[in-house]
Amino acid sequence: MTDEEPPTLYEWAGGTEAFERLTEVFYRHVIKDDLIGPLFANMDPGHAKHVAMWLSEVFGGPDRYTKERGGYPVMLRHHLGKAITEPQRRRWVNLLMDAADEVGLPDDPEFRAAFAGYIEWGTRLAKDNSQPGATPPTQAPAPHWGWGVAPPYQP
Ligand code: HEM
Repeated sequence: MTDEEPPTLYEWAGGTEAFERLTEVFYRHVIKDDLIGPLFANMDPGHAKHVAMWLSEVFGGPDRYTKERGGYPVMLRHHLGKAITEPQRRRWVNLLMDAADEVGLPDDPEFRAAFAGYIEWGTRLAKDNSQPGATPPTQAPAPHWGWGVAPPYQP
């Protein structure tokens, strides 16, 4: 596989099914959480699936969030006015990483570093765009995350 393209993070993770398993378990914990649960009290029943769709697209899977749910600007607008605090952002990250372990997402250093890189970036943008007066872009392509400086390890 030396002269082939490396798999996408989406493929490495296990595809749509893996991201759906991840978000289903994650939001089950989120709604019970004392710090961030209340933010999700009126969550759309399709929320977990929509976030799985978004993550799949970011990590190199099909662009379904863009085609079916309005893409990046709409995703950002979901956070408008929520005034997410840093402790709430960090709890979201911690619960997602716990869920990644619980559902058995690949735990090799390269995958987890890339995965965490996007989650760190994305949660900070969600927080920033949730503050009073935030003006998220009205047009922007979905970001695409790759392996960065540590491509998949080949023994
Ligand atoms: C990488 C980070 C994040 C991603 C990818 C993400 C993704 C999304 C997406 C795709 C939606 C819209 C779902 C739909 O289309 O139905 C959404 C909504 C929402 N997000 Fe995030 N989010 C992130 C971070 C956060 C954080 C840190 C918080 C708060 C701690 C948060 C709170 C919410 C809330 C409250 C909604 C609206 C839920 C509802 O009432 O339906 N998000 N998010």
